[in-house]
Amino acid sequence: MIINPVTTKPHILEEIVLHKKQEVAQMRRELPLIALQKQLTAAPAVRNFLAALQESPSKPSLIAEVKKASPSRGLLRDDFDPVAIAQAYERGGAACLSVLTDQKFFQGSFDNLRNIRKHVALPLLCKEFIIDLYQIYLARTAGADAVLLIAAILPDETLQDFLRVIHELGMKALVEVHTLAELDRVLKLDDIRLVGINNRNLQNFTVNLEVTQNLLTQRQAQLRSYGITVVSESGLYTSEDLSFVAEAGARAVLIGESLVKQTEIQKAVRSLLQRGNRA
Ligand SMILES: O=P(O)(O)OC[C@@H](O)[C@@H](O)c1c[nH]c2ccccc12
Repeated sequence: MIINPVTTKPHILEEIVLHKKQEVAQMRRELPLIALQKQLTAAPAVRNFLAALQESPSKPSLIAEVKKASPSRGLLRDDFDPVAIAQAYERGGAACLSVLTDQKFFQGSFDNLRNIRKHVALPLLCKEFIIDLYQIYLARTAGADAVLLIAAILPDETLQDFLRVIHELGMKALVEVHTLAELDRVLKLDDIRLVGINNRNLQNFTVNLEVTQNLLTQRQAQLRSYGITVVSESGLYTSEDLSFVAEAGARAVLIGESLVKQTEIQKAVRSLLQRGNRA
């Protein structure tokens, strides 16, 4: 077990993955994979998550996250209405949305994903701790257009396997890294289109935008020649933050906390993006 040197607690990712395994086992008992797969034909059509990021007039383009709570910050907003927040993001000019589906640690749900899919036209990322193929099928049946894969919790072979299934279902994979070693593992996989650099260290929850800058500086040439779109994730608050990571080479940003906490979400999105573009 990896022990966090600051809090002497087990690594939060380990705790989440342990719990996730039980969750998936329970879901498989309630609805076997074969039965879930049968629901695929009734799933909403896939929208192109990557094209939406690339074609967005905002630089960087915005993936706005529907996030109620997190292990590091607790509850972010009392009057949390996922559909209303998603619609405000859309009206404000987000290119795509990210919807947290983890219940225990982030107070999210697959119902949120389904409901948002009914009321919003933007492509949706299923923000989940994917450890089992089952969750990928579940994401698609709930209307996801993209799925997060976290390099830190998946071995290379599994990553490659999951990527293949995600693409077969017509979705995109956002593959998340935090270190250069993880990025190098991911660059060796086939069919990598979209990489997320998480600025948050999940051992001590510190956030540093230079994580994006450092990784991009070191692997810019390779990322460019592979045609990979880079998303800078977490800890972004101001238009200066957006300019900083855009200049470092990120085409998109993934923002949760700083937008969810606003009283007027639509306005906050608009002003963040406008100022980001002027800078
Ligand atoms: O709320 P923030 O600091 O803007 O971060 C959003 C997003 O990057 C963060 O929620 C996140 C990044 N990677 C994750 C993996 C799982 C759950 C959540 C995340």
